Amino acid sequence: MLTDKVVLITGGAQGLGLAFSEILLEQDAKVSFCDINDEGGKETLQNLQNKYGESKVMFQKCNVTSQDEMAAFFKSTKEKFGRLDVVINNAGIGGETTSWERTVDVNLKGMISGTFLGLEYLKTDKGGNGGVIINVSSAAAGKFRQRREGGVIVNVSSAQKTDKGGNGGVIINVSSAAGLRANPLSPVYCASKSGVVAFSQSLACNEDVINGGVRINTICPAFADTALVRDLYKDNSVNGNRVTEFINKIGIMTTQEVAEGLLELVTDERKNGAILKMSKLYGKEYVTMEYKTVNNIL
Ligand SMILES: NC(=O)C1=CN([C@@H]2O[C@H](COP(=O)(O)OP(=O)(O)OC[C@H]3O[C@@H](n4cnc5c(N)ncnc54)[C@H](O)[C@@H]3O)[C@@H](O)[C@H]2O)C=CC1
Ligand SMILES: CCCCC/C=C\C=C\C(=O)C/C=C\C/C=C\CCCC(=O)O
Repeated sequence: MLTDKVVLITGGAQGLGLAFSEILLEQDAKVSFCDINDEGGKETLQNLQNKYGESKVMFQKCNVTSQDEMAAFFKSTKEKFGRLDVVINNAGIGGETTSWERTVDVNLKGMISGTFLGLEYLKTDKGGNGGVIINVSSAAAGKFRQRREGGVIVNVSSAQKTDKGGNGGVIINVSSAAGLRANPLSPVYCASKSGVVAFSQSLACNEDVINGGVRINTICPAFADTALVRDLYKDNSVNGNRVTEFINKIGIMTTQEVAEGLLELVTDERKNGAILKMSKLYGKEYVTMEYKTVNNIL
């Protein structure tokens, strides 16, 4: 269970973001989500509050491409719930031909902005609200645990208190199976999603991030049943009907299936720098990207 944990999700009004909220609320977490779609976000907020309780969920309109709006969203989440433990950078768009610059802005720059803010709010060395205890017996295993150098107890004096800083936690960046393999049908989308993997992998092996108690994982779903994919069926202008053929071959997952993969990345504290690929055709697999760290020569 994730009782008392606070999760922040971008692009949560519908689709995968909504499924992520639901699975985490089922685990008793509190969820703060944003979306550029104010009306859709408010409607979703109402539905989630009716189902899980008014005090469990908050929504704020926010465009992930605006650093000011993102900063305000993180700030009000911390103000409302008092802490932050999990950040899910989910907002994303297609827009292969018509608006490729926006695709890069939302999918890549929005995710980078959310990750940097996440680090400010999660890392244990950024102040915090009165002290942080990292309990090594329940901390991450494997490489992540070793890098914690046997555990840390930090008592933050009142002079150091800030609205940022945290107890460690996890950031999940939503990439795509399209970020792992070249795809002639969607070069811009592939580039933006490949960037999500490279960025997340690079930060996940950064000493400062590891010592700050933050894990960073990437989820790479193939097609899931959301508006993003349904719109592809409608829009055969993108490479004719080859996209439709491709989707039919790969198959379409439910959003619940993808959310189950996400929950694993959130809760399994051994996972840092993990890349979880999921598709209807091939199932769930942890993959490595031939994007090796230079840590051995640093
Ligand atoms: N549906 C699929 O098959 C797959 C989706 N993904 C990724 O999953 C993420 C979620 O996509 P879906 O749920 O499928 O799409 P969706 O279109 O159903 O939902 C995306 C949500 O993000 C919001 N959004 C878009 N631009 C935004 C912005 N600038 N600021 C804030 N919110 C914004 C939208 O209003 C919408 O509510 C995206 O990053 C997408 O690339 C990855 C692999 C497969
Ligand atoms: C193909 C055009 C994509 C344009 C953006 C719209 C929807 C995005 C959906 C996804 O992110 C999923 C995209 C592609 C899946 C790519 C490869 C599947 C390969 C399956 C596998 O290797 O297991």
